[in-house]
Amino acid sequence: MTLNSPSYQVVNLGVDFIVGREKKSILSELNFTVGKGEFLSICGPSGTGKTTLLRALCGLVATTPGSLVRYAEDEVTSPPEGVVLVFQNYSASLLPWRSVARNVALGLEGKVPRAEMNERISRALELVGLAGSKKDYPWRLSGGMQQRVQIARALAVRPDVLLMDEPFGALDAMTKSAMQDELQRLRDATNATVVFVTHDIEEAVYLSDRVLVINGTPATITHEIGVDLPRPRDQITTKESDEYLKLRHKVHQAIHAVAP
Ligand SMILES: Nc1ncnc2c1ncn2[C@@H]1O[C@H](COP(=O)(O)OP(=O)(O)OP(=O)(O)O)[C@@H](O)[C@H]1O
Repeated sequence: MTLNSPSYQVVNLGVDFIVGREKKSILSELNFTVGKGEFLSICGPSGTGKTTLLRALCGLVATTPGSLVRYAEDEVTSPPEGVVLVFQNYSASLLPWRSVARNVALGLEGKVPRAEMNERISRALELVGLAGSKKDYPWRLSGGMQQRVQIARALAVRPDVLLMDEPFGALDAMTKSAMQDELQRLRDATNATVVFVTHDIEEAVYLSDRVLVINGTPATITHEIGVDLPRPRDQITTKESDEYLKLRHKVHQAIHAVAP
């Protein structure tokens, strides 16, 4: 894995929204890079602008003059090829009238030949452990399985970057830890870059190479915490290690520090 060559480069990023007649500054002067193959988490109090930041990485919000979001070599003004977004709200993002396989096909239709599409669907469903559920309908699956379908849909595109907005936020604790391990495995298998928004400090430390904490109004990056825990990580041994506990403490302190 190369963490040095940047996948994303973000310079002086600012986002303002107009609410009623007033301008509300949400993000200001954010500067960071995301390395190729890096797992970067974004944490911060509720409403600080984490989702807005992910949307800016996709070119889905207007940025302030002087902002630059660059992916690979290009300035981002619309969702870049090779970058996919995964949301928390899996049930709303799956089409109930389409089978699991046809939902996974959504990002591929019209873009790749049918034989390749079928091969990619099978492979993506295998990767998330749903090879046997191809013909099922999403509404017949558990929440964890539905979220895996959404992740399979993202993987079928063979993305270079996964932008994930609290993807496991609505899952029960057991399903959540199983999904975290699946994501680790998938990331190792595909070497995709992941930018991961979460409220969950343990999840951020467990999964990441680095955690950025944003806070304040407008939000800036207040802390950057490197997570140098050995991989592959394990729900028990990693989480019992002194280093993990220290990092968890550090991220907790950073999030709960008084906003600037
Ligand atoms: N399209 C919009 N127009 C106006 N205000 C917006 C818009 N989208 C988001 N906001 C505001 O921007 C702020 C940041 O929202 P955002 O959803 O990015 O925060 P967040 O950190 O992801 O929140 P949470 O942790 O609760 O999911 C909030 O005050 C929100 O109300």
